[in-house]
Amino acid sequence: MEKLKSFRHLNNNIDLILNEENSTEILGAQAHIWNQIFNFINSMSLKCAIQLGIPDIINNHGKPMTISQLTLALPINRKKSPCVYRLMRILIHSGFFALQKAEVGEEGGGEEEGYVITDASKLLLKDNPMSVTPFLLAMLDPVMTKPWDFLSNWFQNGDPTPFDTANGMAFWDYGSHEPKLARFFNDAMASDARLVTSVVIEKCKGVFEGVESLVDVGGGTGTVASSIAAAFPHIQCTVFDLPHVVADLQGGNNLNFVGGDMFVDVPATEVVLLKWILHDWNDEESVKILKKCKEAISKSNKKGGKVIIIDMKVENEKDEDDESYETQLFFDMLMMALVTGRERNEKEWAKLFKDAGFSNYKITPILGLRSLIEVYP
Ligand SMILES: C[S@@+](CC[C@H](N)C(=O)[O-])C[C@H]1O[C@@H](n2cnc3c(N)ncnc32)[C@H](O)[C@@H]1O
Repeated sequence: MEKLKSFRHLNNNIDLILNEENSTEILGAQAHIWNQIFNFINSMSLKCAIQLGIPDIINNHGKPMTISQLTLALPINRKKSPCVYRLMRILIHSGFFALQKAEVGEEGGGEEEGYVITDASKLLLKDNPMSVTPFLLAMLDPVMTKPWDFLSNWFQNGDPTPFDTANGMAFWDYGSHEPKLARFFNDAMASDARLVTSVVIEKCKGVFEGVESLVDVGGGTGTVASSIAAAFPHIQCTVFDLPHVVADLQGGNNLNFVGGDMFVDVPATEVVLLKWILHDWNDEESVKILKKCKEAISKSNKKGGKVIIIDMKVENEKDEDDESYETQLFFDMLMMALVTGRERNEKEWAKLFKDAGFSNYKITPILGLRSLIEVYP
């Protein structure tokens, strides 16, 4: 009887909210929610394609690859063959593959459609020095996705980050406990560094003109600094990072590695590079890092020193196309889930520079979603 009552009550409520006029809106709202619920299927399908080596297999085929050719070339259980077409269909929809006419020969029956790679999947090929594959594998590793399950717990507890809640320690400490993740992460940073450095050296040579010394603070395994050292032999380059990151790394002519903590001291230098550093830290921590960089510049006793930052400048929603703005918001949420950082708009950047005692800055938006920001003492 009670059950019947509550069912009637529910039905009455539905009658109240669903009528002829608003049913289209309500069904549209339901479709929108479904789309948002299943957003993760795009990333997980892409991860699966990378793990099966699909972009490389199609690229190595050298011409449009039919579904039967692809299925045969894949390292899969044959019973799963009919599912390959479904995986490829969603990856075509998300822009990673396209279909073109393929010649399949007499016995194949003439002409059929075959898969080809796109600009996006070119950037996922194993041998592409700028491959985004290490970044994808690092970001979609279960250790990195687990914190998302703890986001609401974290809002209610006293932990510094959802990563701490999920994994029991801070993100920066995890690397020294889990070498596999540290390797994934460092490879991810290195492949991004190759892409960014080639653009900076190509489009912003002037930034390094007349510079004699540069310290890449949080420079990881040295990909950026070694490219700068090679392109500008007159610059003495130092990679400064946590001791366990630089422990086994060897320098060269105008490149050396120094272990330390940027919150304690940064080696004396004319120019400090901070690529993908300040977005890892909250405002208070970022001001501390910037103050240490300013001290390092004044210790060098050279005029014209500066900090070069490579990071995002979040745009106003109305200025940006939908996907770019959404990606910047994804990065901001990522910084909240993994570390104590955030992505910043111009006003927020300007406040950081002022609070750290810098006098001026210049933003050059040459790096897609990121910018090159020069900050002057
Ligand atoms: C997001 S990664 C960026 C790496 C590199 N700059 C790049 O963009 O390829 C951040 C780097 O900061 C380093 N790091 C974290 N805490 C640090 C500290 N207290 N002192 C020096 N480096 C630190 C990490 O080890 C890591 O290499």
